[in-house]
Amino acid sequence: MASAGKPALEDARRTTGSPKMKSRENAKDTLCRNVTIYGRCRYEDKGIVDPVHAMGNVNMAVQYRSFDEQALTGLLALGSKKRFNVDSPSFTPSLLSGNGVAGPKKSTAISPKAASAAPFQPRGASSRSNTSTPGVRAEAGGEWAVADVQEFVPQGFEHVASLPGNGNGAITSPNAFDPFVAAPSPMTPGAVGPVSANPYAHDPGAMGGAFFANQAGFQQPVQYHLYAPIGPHNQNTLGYQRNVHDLFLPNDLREELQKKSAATLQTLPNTNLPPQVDYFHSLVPLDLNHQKNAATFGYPSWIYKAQSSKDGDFYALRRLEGFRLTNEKAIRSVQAWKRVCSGSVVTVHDAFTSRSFQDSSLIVVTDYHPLSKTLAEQHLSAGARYQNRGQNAPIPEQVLWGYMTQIANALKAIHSQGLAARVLEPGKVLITSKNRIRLNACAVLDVVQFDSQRTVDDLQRQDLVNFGQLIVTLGANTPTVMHNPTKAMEHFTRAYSPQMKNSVFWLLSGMQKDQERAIDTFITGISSQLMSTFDSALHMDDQLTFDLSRELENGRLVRLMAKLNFVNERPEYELDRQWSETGERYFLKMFRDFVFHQVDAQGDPVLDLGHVLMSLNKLDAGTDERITLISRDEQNIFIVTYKELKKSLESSFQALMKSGRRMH
Ligand SMILES: Nc1ncnc2c1ncn2[C@@H]1O[C@H](COP(=O)(O)OP(=O)(O)OP(=O)(O)O)[C@@H](O)[C@H]1O
Repeated sequence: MASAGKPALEDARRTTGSPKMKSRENAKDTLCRNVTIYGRCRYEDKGIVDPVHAMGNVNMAVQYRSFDEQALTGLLALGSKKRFNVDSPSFTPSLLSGNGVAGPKKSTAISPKAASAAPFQPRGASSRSNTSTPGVRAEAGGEWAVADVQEFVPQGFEHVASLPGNGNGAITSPNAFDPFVAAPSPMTPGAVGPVSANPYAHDPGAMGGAFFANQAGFQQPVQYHLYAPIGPHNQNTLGYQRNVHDLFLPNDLREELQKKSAATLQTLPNTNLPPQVDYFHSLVPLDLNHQKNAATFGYPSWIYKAQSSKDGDFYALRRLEGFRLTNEKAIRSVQAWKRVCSGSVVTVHDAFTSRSFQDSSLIVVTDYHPLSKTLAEQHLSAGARYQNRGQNAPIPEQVLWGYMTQIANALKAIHSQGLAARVLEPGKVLITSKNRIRLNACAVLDVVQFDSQRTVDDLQRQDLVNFGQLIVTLGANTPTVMHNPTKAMEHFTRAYSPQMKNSVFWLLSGMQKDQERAIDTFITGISSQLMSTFDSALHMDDQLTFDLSRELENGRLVRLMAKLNFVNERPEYELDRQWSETGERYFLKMFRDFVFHQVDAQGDPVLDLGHVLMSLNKLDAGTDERITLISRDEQNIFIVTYKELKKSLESSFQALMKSGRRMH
């Protein structure tokens, strides 16, 4: 628990008297330039409210470290009765040295009265001389020392010896660096003296050591508040500028994910569907039409989204209406499908018979992919043609190659498990996101046609033929194309390259025994196309990693905000001085106001997300920058660093955790 704060703190900061206007101006101007002033004070300097300024500061957190102490003193002496005025003559701050630290020359424009006011320095800072802000006088007046919180210093890098290398001119070994020769272990006699490794390297003992051979030990905590933008970059902004959009997921991706989660959570309160089917409940039908269609499986099939009461997850239940199980082994054949692990197949989880629908039904449980469409819905439906303005525009060849690659990938996974897909048609292939497809309804025919006499080899060859027909159907853009194969192929040949046509011909001849026809042979034949699909997948992967990195910092800030709110204004501790308005948590509360309850010169709320992010990031990083916190009644002013705020927040939170544990 932190040491008790002194209630006299605010007395020390209470403003006294009304100094001359000139010193007020000076103090205001200097502070505006050198210290970031926010808080519940009504600051007239509009520039500070500027979101661009605030967002720019996210990356320049430490730049505002210096400030003119006399100006602060002036501010302390300002009193709350009179406010800054935009019409005040501008003030020239004291000279700053190149690195932004205040130079020896002080402003002479501060009134002697203001200058003689005691500068405020929290006591905690004096006892931490090694971490205190440069240029700040230690002073014994304030007494709100908080429990020292261990700072983060990466461990375990001290004894990493450098490896022979040629990185960055740090060659200390006479031997030339050869990347193919195994590096000696850190403690081998050939290794040079201890150096610190790249703290960001996955393996500090590996190559990274050589590149940092001559650097001093790594001391800096990781600067979490400094956003490290990953490209592609916006050309219209300067290097330090950030858009609020840069810090969150792109809108279209966010929208897509949110729609998917809404679809997943959708329920239908008043349906005729059974409330429970085995261990599933909350059924929602996914079929788009109510027509019974037994063409694919020999039984009308329906599909529902349902929630499992075993694990709470959502699944798709395919129901075959009127199916009667005659052979126990038939339903056990689904077990083999659980071993098929492919990103191009909808995973099968279970199968059982059920009487919940007042009949005898087969239920096959698969993964649920919210808002997915079938290839037929996407490309062959009337709606799809309407989108193409009534024209039969062929699917772009690159997209079709992408489909072929993914189906080949699925068939490889299925065939290598000694199984066959058996159902390969546009209505049974799901598009789960842009150009991303998965074979659906596998395993169903294995149960329904368990007694079929066809061998697996035969069924796998049939898969190749079905695959070819599927591509021709999609390429010709009409579901009935296979009724007239010659015309279909003519159409296909006109629209696509010879390589595509030859690949499809090869597939359509799958049943011929003239040569080895297996999915592996096909995959070898289209290897150049595999590379291009693979490259697209890598680009997609890069894009998603980039999008993910934008959200990374936001999760951290939510945790920080949660912490701040856990600590602030706890009613049960009202009588406890440490938590009260006069204790050490007081300035955390003021900081909350500073972050969220800004008002402008007219007293209107300032809703500046840039300021919120910037302040929270600086708090998280515990920078040495000082801010001025002003109480709601404008009677008290604190000048604190983010570092002190961070320590106070940490110790307060630790205290909460301790008392929480006592209670449980
Ligand atoms: N696993 C699943 N996850 C999410 N949605 C699915 C899943 N399986 C199917 N669907 C959706 O359910 C709808 C119906 O699928 P189904 O496989 O029955 O196709 P269909 O075109 O209706 O075929 P049929 O005419 O044979 O019933 C489609 O819109 C499909 O996108």
